[in-house]
Amino acid sequence: MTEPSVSLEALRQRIDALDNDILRLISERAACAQEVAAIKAEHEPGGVFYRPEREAQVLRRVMELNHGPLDSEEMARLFREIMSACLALEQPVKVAYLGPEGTFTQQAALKHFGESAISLPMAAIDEVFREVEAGAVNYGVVPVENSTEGVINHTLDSFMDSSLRICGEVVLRIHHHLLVSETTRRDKVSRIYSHPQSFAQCRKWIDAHFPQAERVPVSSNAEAARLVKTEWHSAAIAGDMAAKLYGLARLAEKIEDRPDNSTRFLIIGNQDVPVSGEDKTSLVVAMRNQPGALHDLLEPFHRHQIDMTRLETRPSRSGVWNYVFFIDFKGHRDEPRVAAMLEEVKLRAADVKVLGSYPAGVL
Ligand SMILES: O=C(O)C(=O)C[C@]1(C(=O)O)C=C[C@@H](O)C=C1
Repeated sequence: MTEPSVSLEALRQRIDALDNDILRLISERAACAQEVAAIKAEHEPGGVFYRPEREAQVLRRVMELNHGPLDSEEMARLFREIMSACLALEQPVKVAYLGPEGTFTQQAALKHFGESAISLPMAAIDEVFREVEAGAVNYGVVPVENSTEGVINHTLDSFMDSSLRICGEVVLRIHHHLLVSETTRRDKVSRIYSHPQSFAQCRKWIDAHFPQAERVPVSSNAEAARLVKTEWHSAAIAGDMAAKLYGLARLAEKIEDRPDNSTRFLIIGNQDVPVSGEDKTSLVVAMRNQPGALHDLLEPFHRHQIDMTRLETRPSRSGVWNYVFFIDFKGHRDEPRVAAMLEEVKLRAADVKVLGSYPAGVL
């Protein structure tokens, strides 16, 4: 065997020296964040410490500057945690999410706010809204649409009665696994628990591999995982967080029918977020029930060349207008082009509510 040109010992000494630098620099960065917090507290009474637009800019810059060998997403995740710790030093952030523990929504909350945020599970989407409205937590995280199954109506409906604004979005690739406990008789699985959305996302796989199994819908994937702990003939369809939380093994991995299966979550809060450079805006629009109403609504988007990313129709709950439209588009309400378009839409619509302009998801 030939001797390596640099010895293991020498490389470890270099790593130690680099770690000293990293440690010093992270501490300096944290001290800077503390100074930022002091300025916010002094100049902005009731100061808002969490700044989604700035965080998005920091992460985008890191991804742009990165030249490897770590890939850009990995690098951004590291910086995500550094910022999360810096923000916690300024003011610990409390986040309510659609629980229970172990759901994909908890995973989304972690991905967006990092490990230093305090996250609290809620039993239902409207409870997440209520907790933020009551000021018991600073932000909320709720699912809004899935690439396979479409929109989550509960979330859209909650926005109709709420004054909360959207402060951010996070997109999560959703991987489902068939999970069993150590006591499960793997050859005798006769019942599968999961959330109805997850059953829908894995339908073909279950039909092919467990056509005879009883499919029992439950309120969340995490609840499915919890039930499996005590039943020797049952399995659950859930994700990594639930598997880890309940110590379950994967009988089959990534069983979702579509490999690009992903869910989009929204961050809800009480603040208007400034321009980050790559933003989205969400609206609810009520139109008068007359011929050509939808065309009238869409025309200004087309003329101002605004890129609509989603259009959903929901029955109005007020009874005054028959339908309302939920619209997402690229751009920020403070950009002149977007502001001009919004003014025109307001003239044509019976009612327009801007739910928020916020940074497009980075990670
Ligand atoms: O720039 C700020 O306003 C900060 O508070 C600093 C910082 C960061 O660590 O970079 C921390 C929290 C904010 O959400 C945004 C950025």
